[in-house]
Amino acid sequence: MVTPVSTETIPLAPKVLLHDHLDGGLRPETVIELAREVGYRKLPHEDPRALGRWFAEAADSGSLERYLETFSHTVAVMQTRDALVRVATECVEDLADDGVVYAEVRYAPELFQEGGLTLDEIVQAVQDGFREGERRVAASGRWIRIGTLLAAMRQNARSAEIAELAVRYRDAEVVGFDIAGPEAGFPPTRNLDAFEYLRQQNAHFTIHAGEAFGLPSIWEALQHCGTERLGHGVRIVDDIKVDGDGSVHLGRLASYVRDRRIPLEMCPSSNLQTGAAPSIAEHPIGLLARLRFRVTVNTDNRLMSHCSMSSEFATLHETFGYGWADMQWFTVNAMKSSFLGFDERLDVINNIIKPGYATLIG
Ligand SMILES: O=c1[nH]cnc2c1ncn2[C@@H]1O[C@H](CO)[C@@H](O)[C@H]1O
Ligand SMILES: [Zn+2]
Repeated sequence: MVTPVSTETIPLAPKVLLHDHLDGGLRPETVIELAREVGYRKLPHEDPRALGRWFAEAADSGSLERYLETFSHTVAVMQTRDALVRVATECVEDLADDGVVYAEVRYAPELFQEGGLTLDEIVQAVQDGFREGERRVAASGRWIRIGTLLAAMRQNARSAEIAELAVRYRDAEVVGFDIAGPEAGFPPTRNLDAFEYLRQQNAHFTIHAGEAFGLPSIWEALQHCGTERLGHGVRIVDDIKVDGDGSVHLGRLASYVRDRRIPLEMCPSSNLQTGAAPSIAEHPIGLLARLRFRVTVNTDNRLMSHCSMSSEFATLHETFGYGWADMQWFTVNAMKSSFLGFDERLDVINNIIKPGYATLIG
C-alpha cells in the first residue's frame, strides 16, 4: 500500500543533506543556555520560541549580507570546546530525528578562535561531537553518518590554511572544503591557491556560487577553481531561456553544468530570505529538476531559515506536487554527489535509500 505523502510521513523517508551549516542549525534553547554559561549578553530574546522567531525574521531580509549578520549570535556562543561538542552532538541528533541518514555539515573553524582555541582543537571538538551524536543515534536503534566540510570565509584570507586543515583531517571524516560568506565583491578566484592545493591532494571541494551573484561567479567557480559542486547555483537559470511555447534553450554554461552532472546544492527557504528567489513557486528548482539537472535539496541553516529536510520536502510537495519517487530522485542525486567514496555511496543508495522508499511506495 502506498503511504500518503504528508508532514507526518516525510520524516520517515531516508534523506541526504549536503549543505547544512553547523553554526546555522543550533536549537534556540541551546543558544540561550550557552549564552548564559559564557556570559554573552547580546541575545535579542531569552525565551526559546521568541529567539527562534527572531532568527527567522531577522534572516528574512532580502539580502545575503543581512542574513549573515544573524550568525554573530551563534558564533559568539561557540567559542569553547564544550560548546562545540554540544552543538555538534545535537546537530546529529536533530538530523537523525528528521530522517536524515547521511549529512555533510560545514562550518568555518576560523570563526571559533575568539576564546583561544587552535584550529586543530576546534576540528577535534566538532569531530568528537559528531561521533558522539552518531553513537547516540545508533544506541536508539537508528543509523546516521556525518561527513564534515571545513569552510573558509570569503572575506578573510585564510583559505590556504583551512584547505590544509581539511586535508590533514581527511582520514577522520573531514570529507571536503568550501568557501562561504558574502559573495558579491569576493569572487572565488581570490582563493585559487587553496583550490590548486586541494586538487593536487586529490581532495574534494564545493563553492558557494550563484546565490547572491550571477553567472560569472558560477563560471569562475567551475572553470577557474575546478569546483565539483555548486553551493546554491540558483542563478544558473540566467543562462536558460524558456520561450512562450515552452521550448527551452540552454546557454553554454548551463549546458556544461547539466552535461557534466554538476551537483546543485539548492536551499529553497534560505534563497527566499536572501532574495535569491522570489517565491517557492518561482524558485528555479522546479525548472532545473524538470530539465534533469543534478538537483539536490538542502536546508542551509535550519535555525535562520526555520526549516528541516522534511519541511523543505513538504513545501516542494505542496508547490510542485513532488511525490516519493521525486524525493527518492533528489536523495539519490545527493548521495551520488557526496564526497564519500564510491563504494560507500553505493552502499547507502542500495541498502538504505532504495529500501526506505520502497517501503513507502509499497
Ligand atoms: O547561504 C549562505 N551563503 C554564504 N555564506 C553562508 C550561507 N549560510 C551561512 N553562511 C556563512 O557560512 C559560515 C560558516 O558556516 C557562517 O558563519 C555564515 O557566515
Ligand atoms: Zn550555505
